[in-house]
Amino acid sequence: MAAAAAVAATANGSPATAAEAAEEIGGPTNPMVTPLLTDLYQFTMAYAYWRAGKHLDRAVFDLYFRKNPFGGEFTVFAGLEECIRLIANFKFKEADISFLRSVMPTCEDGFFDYLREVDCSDVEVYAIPEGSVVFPKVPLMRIEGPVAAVQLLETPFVNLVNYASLVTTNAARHRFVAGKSKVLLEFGLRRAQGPDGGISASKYCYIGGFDATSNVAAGKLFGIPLRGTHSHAFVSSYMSLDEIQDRALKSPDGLRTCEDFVSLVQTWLRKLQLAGSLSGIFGETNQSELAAFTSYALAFPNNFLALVDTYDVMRSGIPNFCAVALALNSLGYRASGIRLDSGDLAYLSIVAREFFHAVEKEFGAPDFGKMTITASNDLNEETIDALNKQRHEVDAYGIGTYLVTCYAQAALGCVFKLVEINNQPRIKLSEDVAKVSIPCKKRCFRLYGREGYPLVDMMTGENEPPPKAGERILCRHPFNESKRAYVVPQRVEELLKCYWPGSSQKPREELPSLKKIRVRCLQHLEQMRPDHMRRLNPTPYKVSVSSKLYDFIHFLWLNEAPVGELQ
Ligand SMILES: Nc1ncnc2c1ncn2[C@@H]1O[C@H](COP(=O)(O)OP(=O)(O)OP(=O)(O)O)[C@@H](O)[C@H]1O
Ligand SMILES: O=P(O)(O)OC[C@H]1O[C@H](OP(=O)(O)OP(=O)(O)O)[C@H](O)[C@@H]1O
Ligand SMILES: O=C(O)c1cccnc1
Ligand SMILES: [Mg+2]
Repeated sequence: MAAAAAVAATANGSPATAAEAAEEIGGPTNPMVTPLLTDLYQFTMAYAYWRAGKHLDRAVFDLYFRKNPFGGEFTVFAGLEECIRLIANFKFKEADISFLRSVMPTCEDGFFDYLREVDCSDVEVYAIPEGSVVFPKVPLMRIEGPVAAVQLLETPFVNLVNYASLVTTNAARHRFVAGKSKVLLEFGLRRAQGPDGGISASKYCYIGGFDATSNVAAGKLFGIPLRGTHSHAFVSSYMSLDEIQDRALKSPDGLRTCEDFVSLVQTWLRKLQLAGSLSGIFGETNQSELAAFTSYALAFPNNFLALVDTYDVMRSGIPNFCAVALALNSLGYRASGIRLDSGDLAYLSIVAREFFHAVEKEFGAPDFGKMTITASNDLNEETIDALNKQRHEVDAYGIGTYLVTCYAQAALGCVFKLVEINNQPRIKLSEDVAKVSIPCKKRCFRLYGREGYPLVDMMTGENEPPPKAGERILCRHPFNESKRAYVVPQRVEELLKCYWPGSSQKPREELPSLKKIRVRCLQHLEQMRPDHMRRLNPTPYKVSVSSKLYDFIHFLWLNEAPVGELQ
């Protein structure tokens, strides 16, 4: 393998050393992502390759998945940046070498001398841009390089792409069902699969279309907007209004001071109790809840939001919230809204909205009816869909467990398969046709139709003439002879771009910011034909191969498959 001094071309084509590229790209977000974060068999294979003098053979691997998750017909690709961060910094430390020596005691010393020199300066990575909508069988990444080194990347690459793409897709599906106008908050950290699951969920749910996270570390690491309310513990920690010591509140312009905000709140609560339009809805409210709300408003007068379901939403939480909000209003502040965390969220959001409208009318409180209603509590695609079917008044959803654990499907099932070695195409056969790999170093294209929608993805051999806009192209199902179609694309887009040129001198694609990846994801989702995206019985998107590649796959298949014998 080439030494670290080998060049990696930069985005503008000017060569830079691998060390400079590593500096520019930075290291993996999670320090646990090191060259040792792989399966033991990658090292045993590396040793066997090395002993056989085969370790520098030039291999091509494809990373892809076989089936879209969550019963859908689309997936969002994510995790690419973390893969590039790993290979940009891929170097064994002396302590790693010692550890490997201890677990592989029968291996010759020369192997460890070789590992000491291994880096990714001779590895090339081509990938579909992160945040793209992608489909089964099409390589998300093509990794070329010395077989032993690329083999070591299998496990971490699949690890870095699998959950990232799964949870991004899950987030995109939640966005789709909630609709564009709703605010989506990711609240999953406490329920995520460990710290990395939590941080990754926050990052990738943002890419998939969430607006903000409650995860402070993710806010710091990635610049994701942070949002939050308060918990039941805060509400139930108060016993009475007497606990509130500092009762003064200045108006937003600082010119007036209300010396006893608690009394002002009590006055507003009495007004609410006496209001004709609200009579019969509530009587005496819970005073410890009122104390909690008042105290929170004193701490955050510009951003007052209350969790209203600790005792009784309509008989206590909502009237108490309104009393505090009206008191803030009279000083010139605007309350933000409420959170509902139990009960029938459709019904409660509707009656809460009616109450807010009635208050607006009764007291001439401008925009009081537009108060934000946030809902949470074991929400998922199905419950949001059910709420939509019932009618509701929820403006924002806080979603945790089902979102970040990808409760509906545990894994995407990404694989990393050898497709060529030393320019010789390789195939992996299986009884299950869906598991037969598509051989050869390939180019991948997305063909767009007249209406601007993607029509079909097509893979070709590396040296075939690429499909061109306006030309009639035969697209074939890779394994089903009768499934084929002529396509005249309006536009053709090459999918795999060079993100790590190794020693090839090709220009390196820049890694976009998280915000740009999110924009790409939302644009891609938007441009899909709606029948591919619907929740119930979506239409499969077509993934095809060129006629030439089809013929070659089947030639190789027959060549490699032993002929059975019947007696
Ligand atoms: N209108 C609705 N239609 C469909 N599902 C709903 C609706 N309102 C709430 N849900 C969902 O129903 C489930 C209700 O949860 P659960 O049975 O645990 O009751 P709860 O309201 O949490 O009660 P509590 O917190 O008082 O124990 C949650 O998953 C919630 O998202
Ligand atoms: O429901 P999720 O989608 O996971 O969203 C996050 C949940 O976490 C919080 O409470 P927690 O669940 O810790 O306590 P609770 O069940 O008593 O509300 C919050 O009130 C939500 O209910
Ligand atoms: O800020 C919130 O309301 C929140 C945060 C995490 C989990 N549940 C709720
Ligand atoms: Mg809960």
